[in-house]
Amino acid sequence: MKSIAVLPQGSVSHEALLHLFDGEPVRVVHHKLISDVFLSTSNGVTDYSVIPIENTIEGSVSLHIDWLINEVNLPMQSEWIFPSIQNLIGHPLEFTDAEGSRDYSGMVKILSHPVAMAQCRLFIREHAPWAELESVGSTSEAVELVKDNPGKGWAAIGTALGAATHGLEIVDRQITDHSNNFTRFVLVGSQKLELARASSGVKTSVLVTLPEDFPGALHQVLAAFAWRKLNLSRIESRPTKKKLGTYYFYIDVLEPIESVLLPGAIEEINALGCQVRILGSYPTYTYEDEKAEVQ
Ligand SMILES: O=C(O)C(=O)Cc1ccccc1
Repeated sequence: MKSIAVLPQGSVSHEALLHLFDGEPVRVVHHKLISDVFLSTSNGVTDYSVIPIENTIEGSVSLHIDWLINEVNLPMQSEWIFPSIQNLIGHPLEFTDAEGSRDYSGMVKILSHPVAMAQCRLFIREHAPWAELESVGSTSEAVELVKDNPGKGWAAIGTALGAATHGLEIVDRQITDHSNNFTRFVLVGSQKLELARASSGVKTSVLVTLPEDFPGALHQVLAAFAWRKLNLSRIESRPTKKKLGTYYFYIDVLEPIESVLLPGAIEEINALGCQVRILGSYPTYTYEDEKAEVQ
């Protein structure tokens, strides 16, 4: 049975994992910190890790992309999109007044993962602008901390599964500022992954390092894809962390690595004096109905 490392029970990542495997039996290993999720697979304890890498509202989760680039060598084996539905979670009746209406006046602290917190900025500003905001390793860790601290005016932003896991109440449902809030997840690990479900295509992610003092280098890299009509869905620069002002370019190409033209493009980019690292060539699964109203 495949073993999969992921953030704690009831996190968005955990919900996303359950969605990807869709009832297929897997052994799930939870870790509190994303660094331990990465290391579990990197050290051979688990077969794969679930990593959120991009969100509709927050954009790239830079810390996670940097881990993929700099700290581990784990190929991407699959990518899928999953909606993040965030809720305000607390102890029953802690944010209810004598008439039974919601009352946020005693909400002194809101805990969550920074990406989830960022998805609910307008809600917080409107309902509890005075609350202290505390970032923790996952939405489910936030729910657990609230569970362990009753009567202090603490609330968490997290999933319905997180609230159920820790026996807390959903004080306000679906509080994300925008309803079309999706997160892109990748499954990383050294073994190829075969899933029964149909994919919506294959992508290849490459990391290109430009040579220094080469005017127009990025233009030439992009030209190598462009004249072959290779479609790019993403290009993003990340600092190399070796020297100020030097960057990697993380590029997603909408073709499998074994397609006719992609190897030639990579050869051409290498010939320019760039370093190219293939981060993975993997199927991508779209949420059945990305436009569906999230409940
Ligand atoms: O904190 C979690 O539950 C996570 O899985 C990380 C996260 C947070 C918000 C959106 C997507 C992933």
